[in-house]
Order: sequence, then C-alpha cells, then structure tokens
Amino acid sequence: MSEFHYQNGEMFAEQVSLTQLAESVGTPAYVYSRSAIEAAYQEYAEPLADMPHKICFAVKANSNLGVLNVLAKQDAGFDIVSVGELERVIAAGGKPDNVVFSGVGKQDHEICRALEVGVWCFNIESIPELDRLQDIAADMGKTASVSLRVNPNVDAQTHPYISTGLKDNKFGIDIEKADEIYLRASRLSNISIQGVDCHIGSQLTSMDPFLDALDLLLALVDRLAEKGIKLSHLDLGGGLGVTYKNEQPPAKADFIKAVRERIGKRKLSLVLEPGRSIIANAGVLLTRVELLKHTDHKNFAVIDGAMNDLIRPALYGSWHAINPVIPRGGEEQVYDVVGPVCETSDFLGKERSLCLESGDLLAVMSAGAYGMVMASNFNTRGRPAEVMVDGSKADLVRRRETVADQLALECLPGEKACF
Ligand SMILES: Cc1ncc(COP(=O)(O)O)c(C=O)c1O
Ligand SMILES: N[C@@H](CCCC[NH3+])C(=O)O
Repeated sequence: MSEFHYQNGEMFAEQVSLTQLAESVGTPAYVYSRSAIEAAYQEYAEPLADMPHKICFAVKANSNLGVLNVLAKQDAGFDIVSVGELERVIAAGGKPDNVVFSGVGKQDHEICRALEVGVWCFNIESIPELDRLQDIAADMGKTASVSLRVNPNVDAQTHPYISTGLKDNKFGIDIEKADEIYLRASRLSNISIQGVDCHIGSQLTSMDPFLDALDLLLALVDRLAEKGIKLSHLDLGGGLGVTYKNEQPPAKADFIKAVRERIGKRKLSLVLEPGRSIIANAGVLLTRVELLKHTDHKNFAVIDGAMNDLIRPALYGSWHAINPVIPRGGEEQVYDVVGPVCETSDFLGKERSLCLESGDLLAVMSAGAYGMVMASNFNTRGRPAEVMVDGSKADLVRRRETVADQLALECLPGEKACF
C-alpha cells in the first residue's frame, strides 16, 4: 500500500489525515512520508549490502533538513553542489566523510569549506577546476580526494533540459580527453585520484543509456589501470526515473543487478547519487481550491498552490497526478488546475477530470523531488510549509514563509551604503 492512500474516503499520509493536517499547518504545504523515504533508500541499500558502496542522496532534489536527517539516520551519503548544501547536510546530522561534491562551478570559498570539513570526494568537471582544487589544497596543507566526472556523450533519452551526458552539455570532461587529464592529475601534489564519475541526466526510464555510459567508464578504468592509475570507486551518478503517470523505469534492484554484472570482478566500490528516485514519490503538495471559474471555453480550478511552489509543470511541461483529498463521487468536469500567479504557464495540471467545489483539498502527487527546492517568491508569495509524517505523527520541518521573512532582507535606498 502506498504511504499516500485513501482510508474511509479520505487521503492519508501514513496514518495522518491530510484534512486535519491542512487545518493545522495551512496550504499549500509539502507533506513527506518518512517510511516512503526509508523504503526507497533501502531499495538501493539492500541489493548493495554485500559489496562496498555509497548511496549519496542528491541534496538538490530535496534539501529540507528533516528529509536529510531521515536519510542520515539510514547512513546515507550525500551528493552536494554548493556549500549551502554542505551546511545543510552537516546541520541535518550527515557526515562530511560521506559527501561527494559535484558541480561545474565550485567557488574558492566552497572548496575551502569542503576541505576544512573533510568531504569524501570532489567530482571534478574541468582542468581549471582541478588546478583550482590543487592550489587551494596546497595552501591549506590538505590532500583532496578526487574523481573525474566524464561526459560519455550518451543520450539519456530524457527531457533536453535535464540531459547532461551529451557533448553539447556543460557537464563533465570529454571522455576522449579523460586519460590525459587523469595523467595530469596524477602528477599534482595535493590531489589523490580515487575514482571516476558520470551523471548523464535525470528521469531516465530506460536502462540502456546507463549501461552504455557504464561500459565506456569501465573501459576507461581498465585503460587507466594499465597506465598504473588504479581507481577504487565508480560513481554512476543519479538519474533513475520514477512513475509520474505511466512511465515504467527499471526497478532499483534490476538496475543494480545489471550494473554489478557489468562491473564483474573489478575491485571497485559503487557510488550512486540518486535524488528523484528516493524522494519524488515520498511527497505531495497539499493545496486548496480557492474558487472555480467557468468560461465559455474552459473550466479553471484556481488553487492556492502555484508555479512558484512547484515549477515542474511550467518549466518542463511535467505531468503530476492531482487527486482530491476527499473525492466527492459526483459528476466530473474537465479543469485546468491553475494558481494565482500572473503567468499563463502557472498551471499544475491541464485538462483534469475532477468533481470539485471551492474549499476542496487537492494533493499534487509525486512532488517530493525538485518541488520545494525550486520554489520561489515570485509575486511575493511565501514559500510553502513542509511537514514530515511518521506513522501517526506529523512534524513541521519548515514553517510557512511570511511576507515579513521576505521583507527582512531588503532596505530602502539610503539606508545602507555599499561602500
Ligand atoms: C551530478 C548529479 N548527481 C545526481 C543527480 C540526481 O539526479 P536524479 O534526481 O535524477 O537522481 C543530479 C541531478 O540530475 C546531478 O546533477
Ligand atoms: N529540476 C529537474 C531535475 C534536474 C536534475 C538536476 N541535475 C526536474 O524537476 O525534473
């Protein structure tokens, strides 16, 4: 049974009534299920239990401290792309020595902080970045563990905005240049080469691109070994897709089985950086219908959630199921479910058959990944509250943002000179 299920005609998150929750914390609110997060994490951890591995949750998918804390307690590692994400991991009880630092543009102060706290590995994406890391590590008297993120030029067959493993994309080091850059890195005094990394994109629903990339990485590992550069881990990134509508991504166990077969007898530990496949289906966006607007052409359900709360439909045309918390069972009408923001792209769903009245609660499903992290204050809307449900308990893990929170950062001209 899904953690978000109907019980006596009402949607619950685990054993918590979403109606009661909405009354208590208001809407819109993100609601996460602890047991769904733990189960998704374990689907990775269990098939890897008998081999050296690290499952580094991609913090960019959901960086709420409550979510990170649940994963830290599962002994998860973390994949970060900024010092902000690093501080979140630490604040949530995660260990820096379980952290991989990814990203094409790590700044000096971010590298310093990461070296200071002792992150496990830097995933390096270019020669200037490698040289920058060498210089900073030398200044600090540290040695930085490094893996090179290679760009294998493999088509991930996903939305072009979230495809990262093609030559045209800004990510990684061209696989054809990788051998010489490894040799260069091996001569740097404060760099310790540990692994190889790639991440070809997000929301992949087929195994083939992963395996094509893996074959290229393994060939590189073998070539480097012949040149005396022995790698100890292979990081295949994240990217495994989830079901939003009718997609059928590979099961995590099948994915891991196929990867392990390819790795074979090589002495490599396996690192994965899953984001979406851990948290997407562990969260919903709970929102209330403000009013129903019927025109000659369309019916609109205007809700209190909007593109600033969940931008995926506006940005990628993504589809999220939208389910009533208490289904009415009457005649359905076709609605565009839209927010109050002044943009035509402000919709969370188009042409949905629903039986609605104003005041009804709706759950926008599969909203745990790339939801709150991409929320903005567009139209000076406060970002939603976030709640972590655990059995019959519900904890507020982020309070709703107020207008005062937003105004607090700003001044009138003349109040604060820059120099
Ligand atoms: C370097 C890196 N690792 C991991 C991820 C997580 O990807 P996903 O959420 O698709 O698992 C991303 C995002 O696409 C990424 O850029
Ligand atoms: N933001 C994207 C995923 C980006 C992955 C980042 N590397 C989404 O909502 O699907």
